[in-house]
Amino acid sequence: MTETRSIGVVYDSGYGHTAAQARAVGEGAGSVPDIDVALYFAEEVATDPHQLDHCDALIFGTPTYMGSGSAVFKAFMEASAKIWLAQGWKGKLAAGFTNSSGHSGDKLSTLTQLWLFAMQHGMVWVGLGLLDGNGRSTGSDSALNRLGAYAGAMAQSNSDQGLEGMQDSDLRTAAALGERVAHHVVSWRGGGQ
Ligand SMILES: Cc1cc2nc3c(=O)[nH]c(=O)nc-3n(C[C@H](O)[C@H](O)[C@H](O)COP(=O)(O)O)c2cc1C
Repeated sequence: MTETRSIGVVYDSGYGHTAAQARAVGEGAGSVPDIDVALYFAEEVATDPHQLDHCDALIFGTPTYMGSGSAVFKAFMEASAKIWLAQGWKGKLAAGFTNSSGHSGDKLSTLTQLWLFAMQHGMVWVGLGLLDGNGRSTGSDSALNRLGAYAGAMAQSNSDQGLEGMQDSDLRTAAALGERVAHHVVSWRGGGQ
């Protein structure tokens, strides 16, 4: 009998774009058999981060605000300090995603912040695993990983538009990250190590 594995997608979103990215991550993860996925709003789960203790993998997502994760997401990070002290999430898989209006927008800074957070917790980071989709003459904006990230999934959304300002390719890239983490968590036996 195959054991069901749990993935938690913990995200913030001030205006809904990163929430759409989070849903895509969750759909990708949930497309893998024997994976149970739940989305957690960072502000809510910050009141009791132990709600995430049962997860085998955590995928962190935040909009890029002023070149880093949002203040709400940072509050969640700090709320996890007691778990950090006990290394309660050590050995879980981790991954990250971010969205902003700039094509760069300094999103790498945010992914680096999420990676470092996971490292402090002793987690094991899963990158995107996709080559740059738009860095050659054969590439396009509709390609997976059109923004060329490796550390996690990036999305760009126009600041004067709602969800219609998001690129389908960015949402498919987010789904690919969720799916990758799910495939890894099925065989991951590193819990507590
Ligand atoms: C306070 C604030 C700071 C922002 N800083 C950046 C930034 O550093 N880089 C960038 O590309 N976009 C920046 N933006 C634009 C947002 O990243 C963009 O609108 C994004 O879609 C918001 O995601 P959300 O809808 O999930 O909140 C900023 C927006 C706000 C409100």
